[in-house]
Amino acid sequence: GSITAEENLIKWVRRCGGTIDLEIGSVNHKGLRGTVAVRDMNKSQIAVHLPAHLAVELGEGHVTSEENSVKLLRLQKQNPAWNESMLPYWESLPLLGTSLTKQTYPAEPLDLLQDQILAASILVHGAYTKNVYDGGKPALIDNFQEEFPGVSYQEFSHLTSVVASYAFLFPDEEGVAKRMMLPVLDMINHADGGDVNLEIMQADNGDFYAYTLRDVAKGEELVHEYNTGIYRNDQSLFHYGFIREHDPPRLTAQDLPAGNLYEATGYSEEDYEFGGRLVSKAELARLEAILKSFPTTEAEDAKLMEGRNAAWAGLFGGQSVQTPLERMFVKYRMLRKQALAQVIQRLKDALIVTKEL
Ligand SMILES: C[S@@+](CC[C@H](N)C(=O)[O-])C[C@H]1O[C@@H](n2cnc3c(N)ncnc32)[C@H](O)[C@@H]1O
Repeated sequence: GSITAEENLIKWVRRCGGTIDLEIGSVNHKGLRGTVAVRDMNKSQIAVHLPAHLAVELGEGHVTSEENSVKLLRLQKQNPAWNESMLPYWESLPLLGTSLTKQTYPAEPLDLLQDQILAASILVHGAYTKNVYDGGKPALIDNFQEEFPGVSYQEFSHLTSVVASYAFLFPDEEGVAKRMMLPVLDMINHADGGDVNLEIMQADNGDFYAYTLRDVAKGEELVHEYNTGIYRNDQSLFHYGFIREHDPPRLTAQDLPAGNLYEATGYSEEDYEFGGRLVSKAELARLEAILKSFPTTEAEDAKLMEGRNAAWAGLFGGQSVQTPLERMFVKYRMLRKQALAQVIQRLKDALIVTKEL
């Protein structure tokens, strides 16, 4: 009979001495792959034990994903036996063309974001990845085609995207942050706040463990917090290729003062509540100006997403909203507008209390 890549991955890790107490499968109606508890679990139980020798060690924390991607290709080329032994892992990773992040988004649908900062940042990043491939960073790789004949730009940017969105960051024995790829553990999706039910740690002997932070019911998705720089939708879309519907809605990082795509901002929605640091008429004017600057309203976006009336697409410059990526981009701007509208209302309420409005 045929065995899926996920089943093969789990079998292989077990053969290599690991323990796996979860299932890899679809976790939502869109078919997102993730991990699920196979039985009721108590707090502090181990869901995955991954032996240290199955980790793929990449560069230090500051090293770019492009450089790590070149490093991985070199490791594979220099150690054919190891490369062969890791096949079940490589086969569990996303297929070419299915990892969409800042390195791999196509340029054409970026207008749908209605976000020039985010769109420009993606284009700039894509250009950097291409530059590395074309030999523009000789210290990193001098002649890509010569060193890796047959590895196309599409394959290189894909590998870079996967390395960027699948690798973990752990301090080594000297406390230096090291990036590594961890089979099975990288099948676990991201969550934050009260939704997190798993933590991943490295033991003193170098092995990796995923353990529950609270009781988990059989069938529940297992999730852990990736890093602090993807709390907001512009950040997670840029780095990891997903957006989330938060309750309550969250502003994008760039809509908060001094917010950016790369780090957590010092401000939050709470700063717009009565007594908060951002309660001012100037902030109200700034947020209202952002909301007014979009070419469409959220209600118009919703109609476009319904897609029942094909004429709607034509009204907005003939852009189609068909593919999952196009729909995610429109959903992104809708969630951004929702959050702005809600925060503006909250800020107005606060200004009424302080009699500034
Ligand atoms: C480390 S992988 C996790 C496993 C991945 N879902 C898979 O099937 O291989 C990271 C990628 O998973 C997806 N992902 C992780 N957390 C997510 C979430 N909360 N919502 C939607 N997609 C998520 C994104 O595509 C992200 O780039």
